[in-house]
Amino acid sequence: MRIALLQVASPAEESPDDRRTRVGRMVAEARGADLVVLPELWAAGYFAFESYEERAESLEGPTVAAGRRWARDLGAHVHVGSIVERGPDGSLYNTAVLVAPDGTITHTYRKVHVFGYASREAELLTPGDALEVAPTPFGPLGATTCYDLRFPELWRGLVDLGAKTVVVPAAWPAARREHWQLFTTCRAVEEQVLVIACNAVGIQEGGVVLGGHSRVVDPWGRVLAEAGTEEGLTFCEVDADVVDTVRSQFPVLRDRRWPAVDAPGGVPAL
Ligand SMILES: NC(=O)CCC(=O)C(=O)O
Repeated sequence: MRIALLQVASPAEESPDDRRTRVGRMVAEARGADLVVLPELWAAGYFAFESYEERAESLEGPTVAAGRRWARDLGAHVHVGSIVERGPDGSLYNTAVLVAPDGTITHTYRKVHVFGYASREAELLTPGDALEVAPTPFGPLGATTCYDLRFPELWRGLVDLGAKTVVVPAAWPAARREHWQLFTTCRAVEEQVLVIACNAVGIQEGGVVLGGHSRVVDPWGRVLAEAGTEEGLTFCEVDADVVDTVRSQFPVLRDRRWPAVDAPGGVPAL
């Protein structure tokens, strides 16, 4: 399967409408990919905290609508990255969305670990409280968003639900690039999943520099593709069977012993 990671810059002076139009032109260059992945809150701008309220949208809003159009045009899955979602009760969430080639939404995930270090995300957004795994041509697929990379128990929760591929939209600053590279590799090896991690680039509000280096890491820890710090597409060819192959040749997940296998809430059978 062919994956396209699209690193997006979200400069403060560009409106979300102009950004969607510009990004749409880059998405069109991904023709031939089976899955196109975008970063976290690229349309609103992750660090545009003052604008979250105004730029919040529902799953019927302009960013997901654009993703649905792009998916149909390309005949590919499009992971729209995440949006500032306004929920039915008015609460705001950081919600990741996957769209199938026919334009239907097949997976959503509300970021559980909202970020509060040099960030107003934790003050402005409500944390999600649910994990879901959806069947896809890339295997059972889940998502975690950016800061969630630091919380392995969330990832183990996805594995327990059957995930074999995990998409990670991110707005991870360049200041902690080493952590980004370490955690994306570590989660892939530890959870024996294919990690498809798409980061933002450029300079956002407050002069924060986003780190890029979007990457695809297989469950053996091989980095199949890694972008630089420029805006644009990075392509990667992935063997669809790689997760099953690694899990059967090196069956670490089968050897789990904690919580105790026969205890309530103990290790589920995989
Ligand atoms: N957007 C984020 O969640 C940023 C997370 C981050 O910078 C970090 O964990 O470090």
